[in-house]
Amino acid sequence: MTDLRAVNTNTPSNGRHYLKPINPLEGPFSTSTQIFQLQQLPNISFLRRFFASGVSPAAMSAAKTKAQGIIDDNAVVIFSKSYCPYCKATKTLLSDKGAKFYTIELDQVGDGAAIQDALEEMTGQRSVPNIFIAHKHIGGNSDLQAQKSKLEEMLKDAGAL
Ligand SMILES: N[C@@H](CCC(=O)N[C@@H](CS)C(=O)NCC(=O)O)C(=O)O
Repeated sequence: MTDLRAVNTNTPSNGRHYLKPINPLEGPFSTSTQIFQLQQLPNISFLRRFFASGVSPAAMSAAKTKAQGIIDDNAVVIFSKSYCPYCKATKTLLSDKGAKFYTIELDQVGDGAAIQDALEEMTGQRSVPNIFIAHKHIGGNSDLQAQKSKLEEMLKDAGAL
């Protein structure tokens, strides 16, 4: 809503004063004042992240612990979404090889959004599938498909075959 309480006035030739709507993001200060004030603010990057993604720092921390636990406990992990065709291709490839793998569908669990954010921080990858073999980050479906020739050996070494 436009805030007309704090007003800037200008005086055009007819002598009337006009209210200039205050942009709540700008405030009634000059640019140099704003820059000065921004420099005085504490580091609020975690707040910005919270409001951008809706995931609180506490939920993010819990999600990281959960994701790392899944990676530690399983030879092959696919962080997936149930409707994702790339995830399906990954599961088909691993099933055809006869591998055991653990899948979590991030669109079907309550903390899925937090886990996706956590994985992005942990691996630099936001997309699904997000694949781990032998507790190491492999990447997405295209990365897995690119390693097809040595996949069997990787799966054996991981204990998934
Ligand atoms: N090149 C990627 C493509 C993966 C991709 O685009 N996945 C989609 C879902 S089908 C995704 O993660 N979209 C963003 C999201 O769901 O947040 C791969 O091979 O894994």
